[in-house]
Amino acid sequence: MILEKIITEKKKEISKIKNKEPINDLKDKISTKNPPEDLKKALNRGFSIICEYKRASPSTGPISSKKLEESVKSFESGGASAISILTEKRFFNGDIKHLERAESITDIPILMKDFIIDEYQIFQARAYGASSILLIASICPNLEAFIQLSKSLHMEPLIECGNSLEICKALENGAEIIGINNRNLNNFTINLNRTKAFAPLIPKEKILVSESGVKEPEDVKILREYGADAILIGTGVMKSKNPADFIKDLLIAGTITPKGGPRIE
Ligand SMILES: O=P(O)(O)OC[C@@H](O)[C@@H](O)c1c[nH]c2ccccc12
Repeated sequence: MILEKIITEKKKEISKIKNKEPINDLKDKISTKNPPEDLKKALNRGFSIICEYKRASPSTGPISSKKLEESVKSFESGGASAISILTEKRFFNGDIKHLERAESITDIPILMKDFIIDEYQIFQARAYGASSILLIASICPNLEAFIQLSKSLHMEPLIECGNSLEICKALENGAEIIGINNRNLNNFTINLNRTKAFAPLIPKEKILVSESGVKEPEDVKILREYGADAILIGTGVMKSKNPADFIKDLLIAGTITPKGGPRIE
């Protein structure tokens, strides 16, 4: 299974990088930085879009060779509320340094998208300029501790949940932002009904981010009707010829569609 492969690689990468850049160096770096942007606040203004800088993926292969700076600027001018940056190297062609480069040119929150299995990576995220991190509940070795650590570094994490037990666990441990991935990470199939199925379990005062598989404004409309507060889109914006206009169209679709489902105000 691909997820297992990614994790095996990740473990090797972390043990190498810990020697190259010890955790105390990261802590020193963090101590010189200002507190990051507030992701929950940024997503708490009606309907929001998180755009992802994603150059490749195991399911699609190469996606785009656009420069980071160009993408960040187009996401911002289209009206994205936050930017997700896929930092995983081997399978997604990402780079941790993209966080630093993005932070230097934008004021909107930056989410580090990676496969976080070690607390070291949470310090790394903050040291390199992230405002938030993705925690995938199914692979996180200690959700409670990782959420606590992230919050203590002033990063409100996005917790990706794939079933009701994971949602309960995330909420129990103080999660404020819950992600439902419409893509099954084991076989890559997209099913927007995943958002529909789990939205009722997420209290109104929490932020529900519907992740993956958005191709057109119609998809946004559907997800909004299911109760999403925000969507996260990667491939669609990376492949678009005019990302800013595309994002604006998605934003209009999400904004004119009243939030539905059991999560209605
Ligand atoms: O490219 P898409 O279908 O718009 O999906 C973006 C994002 O949701 C996806 O990259 C993602 C969601 N959760 C993840 C966890 C790991 C890696 C990647 C992901």
